[in-house]
This record gives sequence, C-alpha cells and structure tokens, in this order.
Amino acid sequence: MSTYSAVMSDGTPDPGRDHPAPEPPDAMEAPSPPGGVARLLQLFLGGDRRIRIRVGQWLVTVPVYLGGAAVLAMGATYEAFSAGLFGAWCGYVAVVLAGVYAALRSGWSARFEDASLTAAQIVFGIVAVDWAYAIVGPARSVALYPLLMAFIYGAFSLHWRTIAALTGFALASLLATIIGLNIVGNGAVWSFEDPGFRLDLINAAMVAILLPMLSLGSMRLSSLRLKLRAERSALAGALLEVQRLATHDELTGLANRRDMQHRLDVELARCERFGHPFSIAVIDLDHFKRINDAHGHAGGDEVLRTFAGAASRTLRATDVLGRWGGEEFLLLMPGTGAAAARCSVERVLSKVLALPESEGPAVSFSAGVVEYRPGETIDQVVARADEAMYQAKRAGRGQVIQS
Ligand SMILES: Nc1nc2c(ncn2[C@@H]2O[C@H](COP(=O)(O)OP(=O)(O)OP(=O)(O)O)[C@@H](O)[C@H]2O)c(=O)[nH]1
Repeated sequence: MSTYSAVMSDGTPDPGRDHPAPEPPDAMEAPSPPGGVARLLQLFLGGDRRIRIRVGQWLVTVPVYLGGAAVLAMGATYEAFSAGLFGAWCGYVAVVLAGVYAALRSGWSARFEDASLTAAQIVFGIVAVDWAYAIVGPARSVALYPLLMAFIYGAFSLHWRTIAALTGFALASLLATIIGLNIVGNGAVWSFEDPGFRLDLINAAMVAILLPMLSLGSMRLSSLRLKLRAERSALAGALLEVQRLATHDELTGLANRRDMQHRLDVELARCERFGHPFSIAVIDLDHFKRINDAHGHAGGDEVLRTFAGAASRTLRATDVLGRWGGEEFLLLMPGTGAAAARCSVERVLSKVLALPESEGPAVSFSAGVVEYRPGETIDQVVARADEAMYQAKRAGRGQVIQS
C-alpha cells in the first residue's frame, strides 16, 4: 500500500518559484569517499539529492506492503484463501514496488509534475487494498486501514483536485470489489442475515463516511500549502521590486543617487586598496527648462529616457551611469584615467548630438570630468566635477571640460 508521498521539498517543480532555490550542501556528495554501507546506500538511493528524497519516500511504503503481506500470509496459512491468490497478490506488489523504484531511481519520473509518482503510488495502493479485501476473508476489515494512511500522506504533496479524484476512485473501486465479492463469493445473497454481507455493508459505510472526511482535511491542507506557496512567491517578487526601487531611478531605469553614492564609496575603497584609478563625470542637460516649456513635462521625461538609453549604449559595460537628480547625471568610470574618461564622455556627447529627430527633441549636455585624487572624499571629487561642469556651461554648453 502506498502510504508516503512527496512533501514540499521533494524536488518536484515548484510553480510558485521563478528560480529554483540553491540546493543545500549535500552530505552524500561530500568529498571524502563513502564507506561500505554508505556506498551501498548511495548506490540504492542515488547520488542526486532529489532522487534520494523520492526514493526515500518510496522506501516508507515498503513496510506497509510487507505488513499487508504478513496479514495475508496468516490468512493463507489458516486456509482462509488459497496460496495461489496470496502469491498473485505478492507478485503484483513486487512488480509495483520494483517498477516505481526503477522509475524514481533512474530519474525517469522527473518528467512529470508529480515527480514522486505519489498519485500513481496511491492508485496502485488502492488496487492492492481492494485485491486484499477481496481475498482475505472474514478479517477483510483490516485490509482497509492502509487506505486511510495513503490519503493522509497524499495531503503533503497533491493538489486538492487530485485528492478528490483519488477519493472517488477509492470509493468506487471498493464498492465494485464488494459487489463482485458478493456476486462471486456469496452467490449474490444480498441478505442482512448473512454475516459476510453485513460486514461488507458496514465497511462500505465506514469508508464512505471516513474517507471523504479525511480527504476534506487533506484537501484543506493542500489548498493551504498552495496558498502559502503563492504568498511566498508574491513576497519574493515584492522583495525584488523593493530592492529594484531602492537602487533604480523609476523614470530612466538607471542607478539612482543612493545606489551611485554606494558605488562611489565602494570604488573609492577599491582605489585606496589596489591603487586603480577611477574618474567621474557630472553631466547636466542643457536648457532643459526650454525643452519642458516647448514639449511639456512628458516630452521632457522622454528626452531624459532617450539620453539615458543612448548614453548607456555608448559607454563601456564597466561604466555606471546614474541619475543624480533632475536633469543631472553622474557617470562613474572605474579603472579609467582622466584623459580616457574625457574621451568616453565626448563620445557620448557626439552620440547624443547625432540622435535622429525621430528620437525626440534635440538635446545637448555640459559635463565636467575629474579623476579621483588619493586622499579626497567622494564629496570633494563630485564638487570638482560639478565645478568643471559649470565651467562647461559658462563656456557655452554642449562641451566636456576635464579638470
Ligand atoms: N520633464 C522633467 N523635467 C525635469 C525633471 N527634473 C527636473 N526637471 C526640470 O529641469 C529643468 C532644469 O532647469 P534649470 O535648472 O533652469 O536648467 P536648464 O534649463 O537645463 O539650464 P542649464 O542647466 O543652465 O542649461 C527644470 O525646469 C526642472 O523642472 C524631470 O524628472 N522631468
């Protein structure tokens, strides 16, 4: 009887997750070579963590089948039914156990959403229960116990719809078994006087009441689990969004002032530690007020976005352009001396000046470029770049001044 199924960490695909969580370090994959028993265990369970979990869950069903076999063996010993029937049941269970093990251990089951084959194992288990019920004779009530266990464990991994379908299958197949049993084994007496028929009726009634109740509990647990998963995924998404908002400028998508401050601090520390040069540029769009006045605030916003896109495409991947405020931008150029930095900014200026009319209103900028001098604070470097940018404005705008 299949009584154990996947829990949330069973390695089945998690629809709530965009990216699978990193797998924890694995004791079985530790570098030290495993001993004899450990090697056998590894051979049996597999090296892959997910496969090991699935095979481990399958393993829990084995004692339940063995227990069922023991009860049936007792019945066969006391000749309640033939050894042939018992042998056939054992053969079915052996084939099911071996087949499921092979499917899990080989990784073949991973192609299914229910990679632990939980639902399939429960169906096989229901068939085993019905079969045992049909052959075990007067003690047949005992055969029904594992049925309840299957549905408890199913709750940990199955969708409530699957649990509902399995409940329907379990009830229908038990009813069919009881009807068949009374036709074949009892000559279709259908009399309350008959103790066998009474027992079947009681069993059918008990299962018909208990199983749906139990399944309702399982379904509730399952829907709670799905809700929890959806909430966890929404929370992770919200966290990502908060992180993005905290470091990015909404309008242009560039790094925001806070993120630029942080990057400047990091670059300064790196420069002091390794002695790499770095330069910055303060870039201010020219006569931006006029653009706003002529094209409206939305038109001005579009110009800011166009500038950000054109500049980002022109710069090196290691350069970081951020929005410093309003129509002012700050460019961080790690590992770049003043002369090369100035060339980069002039390249951006040429690109911006050459933007086609279709990209929006024409725009230029004035920029001040400086290289970090050891011992300076970030505020001091930015102030020097600011001063150079104002020089460029005073000199007629649309130019880059290196200081
Ligand atoms: N559309 C839009 N305009 C902005 C934004 N932030 C600041 N501005 C405008 O940018 C303009 C900046 O004007 P000023 O500081 O006078 O500078 P300017 O017109 O660019 O002139 P110079 O810098 O001297 O060349 C102001 O009109 C601001 O309202 C924004 O996010 N969107």
